[in-house]
Amino acid sequence: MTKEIILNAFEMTSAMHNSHGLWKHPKSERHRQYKDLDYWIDLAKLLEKGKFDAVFFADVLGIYDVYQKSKAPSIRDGLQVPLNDPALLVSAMASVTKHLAFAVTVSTTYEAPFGNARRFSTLDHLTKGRVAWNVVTSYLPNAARNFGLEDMIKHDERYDIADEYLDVSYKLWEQSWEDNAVVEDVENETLVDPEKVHEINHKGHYFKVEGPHLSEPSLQRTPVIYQAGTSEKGREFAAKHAECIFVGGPTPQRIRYYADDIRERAAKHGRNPENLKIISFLSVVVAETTEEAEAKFEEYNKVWSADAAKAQYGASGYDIAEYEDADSNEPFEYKKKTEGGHYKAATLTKDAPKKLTVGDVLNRFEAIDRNSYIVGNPKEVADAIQFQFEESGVDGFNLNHLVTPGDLESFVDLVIPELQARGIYKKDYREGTLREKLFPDGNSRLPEDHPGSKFRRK
Ligand SMILES: Cc1cc2nc3c(=O)[nH]c(=O)nc-3n(C[C@H](O)[C@H](O)[C@H](O)COP(=O)(O)O)c2cc1C
Repeated sequence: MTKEIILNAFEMTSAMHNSHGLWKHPKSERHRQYKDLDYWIDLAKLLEKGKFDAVFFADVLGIYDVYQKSKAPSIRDGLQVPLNDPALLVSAMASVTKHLAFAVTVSTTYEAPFGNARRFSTLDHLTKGRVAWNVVTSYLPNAARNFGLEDMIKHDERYDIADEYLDVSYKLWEQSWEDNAVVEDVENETLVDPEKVHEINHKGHYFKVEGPHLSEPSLQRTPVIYQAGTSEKGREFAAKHAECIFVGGPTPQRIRYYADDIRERAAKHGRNPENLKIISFLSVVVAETTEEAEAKFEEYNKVWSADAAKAQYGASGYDIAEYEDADSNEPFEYKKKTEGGHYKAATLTKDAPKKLTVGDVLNRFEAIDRNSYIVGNPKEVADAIQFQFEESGVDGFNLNHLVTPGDLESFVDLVIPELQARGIYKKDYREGTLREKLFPDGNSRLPEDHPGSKFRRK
């Protein structure tokens, strides 16, 4: 059977996400409507019409304030602020869809595992097994200060915490309740058999949790685990725990390098590399004709905000403002180590196809990066997507938006039918939970080779 593209809509419950300055575009609605339930309900219906696998909700717990050592550039342009809690939207969106899944981002650095496990069990029950958890370790210094720390916990230690966090979560989801604990035995006046509900008594380096878990087992028990991390530690974590992994890179070759590396690492953890789905970015501007698509892209470029793009780059821990007075011919190099995310930092150095100068880097922020966009008519866009899919060896994409809902509507109306006609995109959903849809050879629960399954009661 031909491999079919997995497709997620890359979203955030905020005024703006990655489309810097685009709120000024006359067709932008999201910065007004992101706080209305109807906007998200309509989006859920649209995505299910387009047979999207999931809506992927990014999330952060602070404001980007590394650039210019100020929060003002982010706030001024609505860079991921104002921002609401994504988990609270899922029930409403699930109620108008049958198959669309929901990947919700939660940080292992700031939220306690006990409450988080209950949140995901609840969502898994209410959606009938359509949830995933995007596990992040967080990179914003302001988030650390919002949660009572003076400085961020060091990059690598954040992953150590995440590793133990996942063990606690698996104990709550996989071990605490036996499948047949709810007996509803009227004769013996027992709704739940206390012998079948267990404390977990986790006593680790970072967490102490007695249990039992408060929710009874849901269809998937453990939600599908999503993760994105490019650093050594990030890739190691992903290879051990994640089922869907986001890999970015400027060329299909670089993406393939990361994908192969993660699959190799997964094999060393005793996992079947086929049980990992690798997802990369997709950014598209499509219209009926090439000329219309190019004109649309140019219109978008006119309202682009370089300041917001630079502010978002602060996720790396580096302040681009420090380079603004430097000689533009100097090679671009980082002068210190930061505790930010390595993924962003690598885009301008080791992941860049050639060595960049300070001038190249500063220029990059001035406009939408044309190289990372597919712009064209439906056939041209489908050709480029098919090329990326085949060249990079990924299993699917996270579709970025610039102006929503308009860009997503165009994608669903113009591109999806073209991909379906080529046999590289599903015409119908499979039945079952998200895990069953993604891994048709498995079932709703974690596969045997996943580290979470070793916590199951024998
Ligand atoms: C597609 C994608 C989505 C991400 N979503 C989030 C997010 O919602 N919240 C967050 O804090 N980090 C997010 N990240 C960042 C990663 O979780 C991670 O922190 C970052 O890649 C740095 O990790 P590293 O230092 O291991 O490279 C995302 C990254 C990618 C590629």
